[in-house]
Amino acid sequence: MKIAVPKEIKNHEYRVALTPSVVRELAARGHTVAVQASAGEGAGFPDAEYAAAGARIEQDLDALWDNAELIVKVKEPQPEEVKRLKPGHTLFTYLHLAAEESLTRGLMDSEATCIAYETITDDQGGLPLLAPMSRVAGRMAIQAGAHSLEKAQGGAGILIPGVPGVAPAKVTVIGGGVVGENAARMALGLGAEVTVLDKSLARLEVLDHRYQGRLNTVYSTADALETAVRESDIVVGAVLVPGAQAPKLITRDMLADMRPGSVLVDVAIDQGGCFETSRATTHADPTYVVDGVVHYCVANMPGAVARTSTQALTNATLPFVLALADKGWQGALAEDPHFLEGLNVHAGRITHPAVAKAFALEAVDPRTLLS
Ligand SMILES: NC(=O)C1=CN([C@@H]2O[C@H](COP(=O)(O)OP(=O)(O)OC[C@H]3O[C@@H](n4cnc5c(N)ncnc54)[C@H](O)[C@@H]3O)[C@@H](O)[C@H]2O)C=CC1
Ligand SMILES: CC(=O)C(=O)O
Ligand SMILES: [Mg+2]
Repeated sequence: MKIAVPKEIKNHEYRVALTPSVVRELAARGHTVAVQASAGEGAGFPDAEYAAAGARIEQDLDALWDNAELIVKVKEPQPEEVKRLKPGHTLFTYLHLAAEESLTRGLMDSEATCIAYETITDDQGGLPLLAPMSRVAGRMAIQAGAHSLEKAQGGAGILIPGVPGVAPAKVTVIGGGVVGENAARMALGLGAEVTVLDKSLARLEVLDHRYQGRLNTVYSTADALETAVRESDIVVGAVLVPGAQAPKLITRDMLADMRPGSVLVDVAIDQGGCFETSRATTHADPTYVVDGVVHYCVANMPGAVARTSTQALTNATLPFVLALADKGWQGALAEDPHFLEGLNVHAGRITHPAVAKAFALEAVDPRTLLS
């Protein structure tokens, strides 16, 4: 299989889709890997390491894309990348299509086969290729929130742990999945008073058991949300309905009840965000203020810690990349129903029901595409 690894071009995105170690595994199985020159530099992987692992370092962007059968990326394709996709290409990357109709239409028009990391499932009901980056983003959410609470950032001037004689900050996490648990864990580590809301009682039970009373777990209702948000210094948005647009759980009206300088960190922004006032920001300009409340809504948080994130992401993607390379997309997806859930677009048709629903389109059953 001819595999291409483009350099990521989203704002301040320094991750790379394959490490030299993964290239070595692919090359050993007889696959050809072309890596765009300097693609790994931001994550600390120089071209020389890729070349030593068996990759061809490609300077010519047209040649990189035109000669590829499988394109492996990190972030959703940017408009200039969408233009390069064509029938016969298989694209394997994060897509988050329900948040972006123009990208969805662009991928349909390309007629390429597009497999999303974030909708692949596992036997435990998890999302194995989203989880590593959710762990990173959840942990970062508290760093981002702590920084945003500083006066110079528009925050209320609150130090998360407080000091003797001064109470710590109150942190509320909405959604107690992978992002939510990692955010809660960081906030607890800093000495915050932490509350996690979720609609899944089973999930709240797991958290309650795991944190042995150090964490408040609250079933998520409109009342509970209003109360928690009113009292919080930092609110982390961490809900997910896989493949779908995030539900808007905090409305603009509710901001009026928050203290000025409080902070919303909307990690769910890559699925459209769970606060009504959220809009995607970049690492170059991560925050803005609405009604006195600081919003941090960076859609590629893990890109800022590219070394850690690249290693964590590729640990998880490796078996899937090997399967695609060895068997082609039809062979790999036919053998693994969890992998098949990753298929979002093929030959101009949407294949994931939640994405189709977001734009009132018809979804084709991906199982019918495998023969
Ligand atoms: N901004 C960024 O850089 C990154 C964003 N993310 C995003 O973070 C979000 C969360 O991801 P994960 O934690 O991995 O998902 P997850 O599936 O592990 O957890 C989501 C949780 O939300 C809960 N939930 C769903 N609807 C809810 C509602 N209405 N009220 C309360 N809880 C609700 C679920 O029960 C579940 O426990 C996703 O949108 C993901 O794409 C992940 C990594 C990086
Ligand atoms: C999951 C995601 O959007 C990211 O890692 O950037
Ligand atoms: Mg995006």
